[in-house]
Amino acid sequence: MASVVLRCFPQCCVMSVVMCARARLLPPLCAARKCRSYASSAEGGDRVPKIYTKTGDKGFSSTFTGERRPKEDPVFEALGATDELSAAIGLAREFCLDRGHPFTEELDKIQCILQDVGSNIATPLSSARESHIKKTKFSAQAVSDLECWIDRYTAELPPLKNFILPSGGKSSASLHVARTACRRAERRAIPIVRAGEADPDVAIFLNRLSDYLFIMARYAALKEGQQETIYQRPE
Ligand SMILES: Nc1ncnc2c1ncn2[C@@H]1O[C@H](COP(=O)(O)OP(=O)(O)OP(=O)(O)O)[C@@H](O)[C@H]1O
Repeated sequence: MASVVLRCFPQCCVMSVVMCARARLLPPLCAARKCRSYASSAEGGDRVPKIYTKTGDKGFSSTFTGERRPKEDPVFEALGATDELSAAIGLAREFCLDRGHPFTEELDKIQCILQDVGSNIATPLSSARESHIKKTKFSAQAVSDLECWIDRYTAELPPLKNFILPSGGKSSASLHVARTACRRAERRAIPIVRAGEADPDVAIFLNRLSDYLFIMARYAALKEGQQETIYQRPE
């Protein structure tokens, strides 16, 4: 578990530890649980906990509030989309690290905040107790941080005069892929927010994050001296 949470914000660590202690695990903790499993087996002593509980085999799973819902429920759709987004950012981060971009620290933080997005989505307000709400509260500070980063990097970019296509080298193109995953996560989160089941700041965060990823794709291309492909109407 440590390898998953150590590079995260403190509140992320606290959240993960708190939730690990619960019978039902939130999506971020799937990975955390795997790490714990591997750690125990490497140490050799403890009985190795199994990664699978088989409780999801009939196509139902649990929210953090303990409700059993079908896996095609909008909550799991949104959780899955958030997970895909974090994975896409993780891959983009690796390409950006290879090119020495310092903004990978921001991608780290964003991946941690996406854990909190998942926690909030996995806790439908209609079945949440006060203790659930307290543990999975989403902070609007994350939105302000994104806006600050967007403004800072935008100031360094040449103004956009044409449509650009996802391009500009591996860092840039992978950030565009993450941007599109972000827009899907936003589309999946919105119905839950609209139903009053998740914090509206979650949808705002995802909306702002796709702007951040667009700007960072352009910024990465600029810093690497890569050409962005401009849209040209076919003759
Ligand atoms: N296919 C899915 N997509 C998105 N989220 C899921 C999916 N399946 C489960 N979840 C969420 O992730 C949490 C952890 O996943 P996990 O794989 O442990 O669930 P499960 O399929 O119900 O159980 P198991 O895999 O042990 O049979 C679940 O409690 C649920 O909130």
